[in-house]
Amino acid sequence: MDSDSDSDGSHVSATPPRDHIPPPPPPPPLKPRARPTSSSRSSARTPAPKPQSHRLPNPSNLPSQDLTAMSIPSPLSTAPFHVRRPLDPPETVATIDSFQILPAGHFSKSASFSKLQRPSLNFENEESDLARSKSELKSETVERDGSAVKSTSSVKAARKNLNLIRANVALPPTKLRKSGGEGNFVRLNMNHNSYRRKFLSKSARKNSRSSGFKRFPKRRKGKFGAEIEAQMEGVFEEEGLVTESTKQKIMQESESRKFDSELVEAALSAVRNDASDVNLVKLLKLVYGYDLFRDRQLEAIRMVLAGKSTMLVLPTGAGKSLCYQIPSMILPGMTLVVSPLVALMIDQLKQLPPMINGGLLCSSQTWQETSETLRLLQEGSIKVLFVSPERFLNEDFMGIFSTDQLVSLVVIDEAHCLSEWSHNFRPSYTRLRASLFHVRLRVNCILAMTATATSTTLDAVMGALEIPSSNLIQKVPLRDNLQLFISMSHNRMKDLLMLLRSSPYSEVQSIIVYCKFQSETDLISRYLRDNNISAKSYHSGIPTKDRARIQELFCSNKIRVIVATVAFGMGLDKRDIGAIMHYSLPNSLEEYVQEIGRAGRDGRLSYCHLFYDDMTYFKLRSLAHSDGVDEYAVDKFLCQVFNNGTTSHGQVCSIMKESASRRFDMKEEVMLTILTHLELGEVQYLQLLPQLNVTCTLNFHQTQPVLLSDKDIVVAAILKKSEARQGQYVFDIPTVANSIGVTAAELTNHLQNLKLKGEITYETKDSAYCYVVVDVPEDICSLSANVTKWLSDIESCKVHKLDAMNGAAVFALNTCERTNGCSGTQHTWCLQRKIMDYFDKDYHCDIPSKMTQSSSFLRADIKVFLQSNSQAKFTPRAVARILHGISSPAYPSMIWGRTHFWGRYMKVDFQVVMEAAKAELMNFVGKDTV
Ligand SMILES: Nc1ncnc2c1ncn2[C@@H]1O[C@H](COP(=O)(O)OP(=O)(O)OP(=O)(O)O)[C@@H](O)[C@H]1O
Repeated sequence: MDSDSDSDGSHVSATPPRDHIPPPPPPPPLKPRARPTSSSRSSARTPAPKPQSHRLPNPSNLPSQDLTAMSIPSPLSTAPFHVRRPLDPPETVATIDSFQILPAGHFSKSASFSKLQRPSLNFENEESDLARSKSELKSETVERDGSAVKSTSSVKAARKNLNLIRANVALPPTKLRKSGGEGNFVRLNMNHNSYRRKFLSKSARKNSRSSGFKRFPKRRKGKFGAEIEAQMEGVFEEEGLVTESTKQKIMQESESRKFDSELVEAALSAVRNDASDVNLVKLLKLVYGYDLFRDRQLEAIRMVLAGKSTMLVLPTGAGKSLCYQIPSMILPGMTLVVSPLVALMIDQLKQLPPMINGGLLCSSQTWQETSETLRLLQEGSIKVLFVSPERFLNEDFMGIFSTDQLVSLVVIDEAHCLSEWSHNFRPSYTRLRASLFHVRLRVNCILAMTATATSTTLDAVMGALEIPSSNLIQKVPLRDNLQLFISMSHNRMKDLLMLLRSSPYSEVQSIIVYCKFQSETDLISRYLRDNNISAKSYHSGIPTKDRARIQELFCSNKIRVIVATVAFGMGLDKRDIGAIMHYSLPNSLEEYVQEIGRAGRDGRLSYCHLFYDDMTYFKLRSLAHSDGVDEYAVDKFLCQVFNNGTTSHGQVCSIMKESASRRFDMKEEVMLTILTHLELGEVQYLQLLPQLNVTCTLNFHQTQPVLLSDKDIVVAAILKKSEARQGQYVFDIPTVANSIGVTAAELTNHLQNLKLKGEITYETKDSAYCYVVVDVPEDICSLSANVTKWLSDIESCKVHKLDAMNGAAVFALNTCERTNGCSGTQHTWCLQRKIMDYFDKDYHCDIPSKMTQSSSFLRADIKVFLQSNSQAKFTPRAVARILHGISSPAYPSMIWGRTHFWGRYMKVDFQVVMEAAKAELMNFVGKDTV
């Protein structure tokens, strides 16, 4: 069977429109998505419904421009994305005890595993770059917030599916044994103790009228549902909820599960003998209930099974996960999935089919939970393990793989994060190089997946992972069931309300409105509620529990509109979101494509409307410069990193994040980017260690400190290197560790042991980047120049991405002749063209930037500003930031926002303002200072 075997007719044009939408003529580009004639395909499927038409938005109701009937010849139609409505997948799940691919003892017990059992595991800050700035404007920031979302969703999921993570707790072990499952879920401490209570003890449950099980969602029967039913049985019995018929049902399902697991086992061995398309489709049907593979899935699976590293670029919701899940069942070893966000990991774990035992290692777990996951790993009962890229910094973790070849496949999810030229560069991803996997994990096959990567990004990713260009599987980044609209707006709030009240949006059940600022989301959702639209805001400033609740309400259709920052949507698999509204311009076409990709995952026609206004563009353009740094600051930072060149090879050093950030006027994530570059750039100057709280305050409780120091060299070193303050000993962990030649992690392990013995108590603070010096640069100045140049290229790239997004929007608004299907505010055709050009050719925006290149009063204003703030020290960038209204660690808006120069030159190009500031500073303080 060919890889395009899903041309089965259940494509967009064949799917019903959203309820009550009156019919427009079916858009032409959707026509090619006809049902296949192949008998093998058609026999497996019920006939798809005929294309239906849709009523178009009422022109009179629209904010700015008319929406008239249109046909939409899609540029994507040459490579259509076929979305079919899946059959109901097996719903309830449980472990399949007969499915044991990794032999017991597959993990050598003598390996460094024992080390990992210690309470000393220092994974604390490992994903701390996932919890960076709180600023809503940075997509990285908000994504990191996403991690908070999962806790509740995971709980909810765990109630349905044993394969899932559960927040804080697992089901009581007795229940697991009873059900025969080995507990292939992973415990995840997301600090929701409220959930823990529900699973405490039998008596506690009995006494608890509010047991979580009572609120167990309606249990839908699935092929593998018996086990969870069986698990629940005990609980329901206790609560008198199990009837005879339920028990019978459970027994029947248990039998059917056994039968199904035997079938799956048989299908797997058939595929292992002969990975033919027919055998793979049989497996697909059995495990997922789907009749056919979607476009490019089979191709990707075949590549992976053949051991070829592959780059897979498919649009959001196209079914990338299946491309590693199926191989993970077939291949002998474990599949390691690297993901940038805990939210995503949890989501992926939740979506694993029941016969794949999944696990997760993340920083929010307690060490007991981490140890439990590692124990399952050791037993060989985890088949797919989700980890963050920071995990590879941890030698204990890496040690697991030092003996056997445990991993068959490495999957890099959101692989674009590897490239600094992507819209979402993660320094920690740069560690993910082919050599790491080949040498340390001894795995040759890497599957890199993304939905949004330009050709430049792809080159960078494939280069780092050594994926040959012939192994690229790619589809256009957009699904063709999305209609794209854009309108100029001078009163976005009113226009939004008007649009939501007009067709087709008035008939859409679930809508996301994306904003840039937290305050906007609160304001707009309140406004919508005041106007009788069920809406809630969602952003990283909302407490985790509340966010999870809001997401739940949205998913269960109890809230119609979510007004959110980019924090919402990561890992969200709500298939029937019918519309996405952009209240603000996205930062890039990648971000736009990602966000509109959350609509119409069920394949039905969905609507995406972008409100354009000039001010937002100017604001975002300013903010694109907020990560930039001067050579001056980089130089000072590098001097600190290498202690003015006095550090020596092997020395463990640390940089306290908060204080350094203020001192160098550099965001924490920028410091991390530089440090990662120093580790993974052309010359390796250092090796990053897991982040750590470095300042320790210690109290002795039993033995006299001096007596204890006689038999404990760590205590002796602490006494020597610490400052005594009111009976407490305050010291710097790396300094003490260096003095006795142990690692900081070893030192904290030792402290933990002393604490367990009751000898001491201690507290740590001051989160810091830690590293070992590998090589000291001979010329820090030229290194600073190189690093600055690299950072400034990244800064320009961000500006370029915003300009490309803006250019596409402005083209649609002002230049599009509204031919080829575009009409009124509907610009599907022209926006698709722009997006495709952008991803294909890394197209440069041909619309001149709106930024002003000069201003007659600029120099004079800078002069006044400097004179009136003569007590402060500025760099040209600091002045330019203030004039652009950009907050920075050393010049926060709380203080500097009060000056009337704040943001005054936002419309003048940042570089122009910086040059002017440089010239004025030279006049003002003399050449030496700048
Ligand atoms: N062959 C198939 N037939 C029908 N449905 C499928 C098929 N493959 C995957 N799906 C379903 O499509 C949905 C989206 O899949 P998945 O989450 O893997 O998409 P994705 O490409 O990873 O999207 P994103 O980039 O947004 O994470 C899931 O519900 C999945 O079960």
